[in-house]
Order: sequence, then structure tokens, then C-alpha cells
Amino acid sequence: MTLRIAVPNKGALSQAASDILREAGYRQRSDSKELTLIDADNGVEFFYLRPRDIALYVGEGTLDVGITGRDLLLDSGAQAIETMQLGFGRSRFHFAGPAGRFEELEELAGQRIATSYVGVVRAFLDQRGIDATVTRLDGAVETSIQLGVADAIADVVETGSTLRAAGLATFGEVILESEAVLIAREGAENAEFDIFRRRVEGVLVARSYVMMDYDIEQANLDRATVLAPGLEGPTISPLGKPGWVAVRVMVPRAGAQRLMDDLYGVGARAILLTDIHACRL
Ligand SMILES: Nc1ncnc2c1ncn2[C@@H]1O[C@H](COP(=O)(O)OP(=O)(O)OP(=O)(O)O)[C@@H](O)[C@H]1O
Ligand SMILES: O=P(O)(O)OC[C@H]1O[C@H](OP(=O)(O)OP(=O)(O)O)[C@H](O)[C@@H]1O
Ligand SMILES: [Mg+2]
Repeated sequence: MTLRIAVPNKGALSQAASDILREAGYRQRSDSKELTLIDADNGVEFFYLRPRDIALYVGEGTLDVGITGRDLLLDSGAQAIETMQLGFGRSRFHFAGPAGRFEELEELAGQRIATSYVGVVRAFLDQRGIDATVTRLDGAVETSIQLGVADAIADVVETGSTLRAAGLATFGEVILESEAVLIAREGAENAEFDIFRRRVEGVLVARSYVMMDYDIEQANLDRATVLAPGLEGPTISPLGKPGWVAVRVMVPRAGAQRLMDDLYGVGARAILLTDIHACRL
């Protein structure tokens, strides 16, 4: 059976989503005008859709899997669940108003709030018993205050530069933290989905881990393996030097240089770092 996969067709998640799929060995479109693409060798079909609509297609079962933002999934109210965090498209969802105008969430009572995420904002306000008018805009919500359509906004913030440019500042707690996620319908997992999920997971692991090799005297081995225990345990092979062994272990890419210093300190030599191109854990 062909697995039907939804991919953002444009916007903040589109390029990174296609990159991860390409790294996982799938064909991806070469022209951003293509709406669908069949990868027969891998038994999958890709549908390039608005990230906001992807949760609906997957929730209704029209498509099997999708890549979208957690914020869009929650906003849609669709019957789909998050099955994997993909580590890109990270953002925070905040209330904001003219700098200095608001300090606390309670001050939103009776105010007009513009947002593209009415579902998320309504749920958040209802939970706190704050009665405000929520107006849905398609985008560029930062401008709505200047134009007199709203008193405050709720929007995606990454660097904060869009807010600053509009003379706005966030207030209150973060409404939610978002990133790109893999979504599916609950209970809809099957063999094809499992292969796809493992491939994507392989890319994430290959991106965040590196392979480390080193030689060490048997007497120092325990101290070294405490520093770098590996995922399942280090591979230890004999070395053509009496009393020494060769060790191979996967380590997190972040902090790998520091780890090399520490391993050197406990007697490791000929320490090598190699990129991992793909993996299945
Ligand atoms: N500047 C950003 N940095 C990181 N993630 C972002 C940024 N802007 C949006 N996102 C995330 O990307 C996802 C989709 O947003 P995007 O802006 O691509 O869609 P859109 O607003 O519907 O489309 P467009 O902006 O192209 O009209 C959301 O999950 C959002 O949190
Ligand atoms: O904190 P920043 O790094 O400035 O990023 C946040 C901005 O990026 C997104 O806008 P987008 O370009 O998607 O336009 P849109 O508002 O029309 O969706 C988002 O809606 C914010 O406006
Ligand atoms: Mg946008």
C-alpha cells in the first residue's frame, strides 16, 4: 500500500521539511509548483499543501502522515496526534501589544485581539476565564494594531524582529512552544508508516550524533567508557598493540570536541570524529 504524506508547500517549514525527506532517501519535487509527487521506488506519494490544512487532511484520514507545526495542529482541533518532534521551525506563541501598554494577561479582558490562531487563543483565554473579542486575520497581524483593528495580537515569535519593527512587545506567559512535528491519526500506524518513521528518525539521529573512534590502553578503558557510554554500549576491538584496544562509539555532536579533550585526558589516542550519513536505530 502507498503511504500518502503531506508536506508544507511554502512558508517557514517548507524547505526544511523537504530537506529532511530527501536526506531520508525520498524523492522530492524540483519545482515548487508541483502539487504532488509519486516516489514509486519507496512506496510513497507526497502532497504539497498549506501547513495549516495538513492537520485536517491527516485528521480526516485522507492522508496518512504529515509534517506541520505543533501550533497549527492544536489550532485546527483535528483528530491527529504528534508522533515525532522534528527539531526545526521552532517558535513561541505570544500575546503582544504596543510596548508598555499591557503588563498582565488579565488586562486583555474586554480588549480586541487579532490572530491567525483563533482556536489556540480562544482555548487559552477560556481556560483563564478572560473575556475578550478574538478576530481572525490571515497574516501580518502585527500591523492590525496600528490600523485600529485590534488592541493586542497573539502571534508566532521567533527572533522578535517583526514585533520590534511594529513597536510591539510581548507580555504574559508563553502561550505555547512550537516546532515542526510529524503527525498521524491515533491508531493508524502500519508497516509502511513504521518504515517512514524510522527513516525520518534516522535522519534526526544522523544529524545530532557523530561516530567517535579512539585507541586506549585496556587499563584506562573503564574511565573512557564512563565518559562516552554510547547508545547501546561501545564496540571494543583488539588492537595490534599489546594491552591496547580500539573503541567505536556514537556520541552527541554537541560537546563532541570537549569529549575528545576529556578522552585524551584519560589516555585515549588517535581520536577520530566521523559524520553519520544515515542510520536506523
Ligand atoms: N519566523 C518563523 N520561525 C520559525 N517558525 C515559524 C516562523 N514563522 C512561522 N513559523 C512556523 O511555521 C509554521 C507555519 O507558518 P507559516 O508562516 O509557514 O505559515 P502561514 O503563516 O500559514 O503561511 P505564510 O506565512 O507563507 O502565508 C507554524 O508552525 C509556525 O509556528
Ligand atoms: O520573530 P520573527 O523572527 O520576526 O518571526 C515571526 C514572524 O514570522 C511569521 O510571519 P510570516 O513571515 O510567516 O508572515 P505572516 O505573519 O503573514 O504569516 C510570524 O507570523 C511572525 O510575523
Ligand atoms: Mg506565516
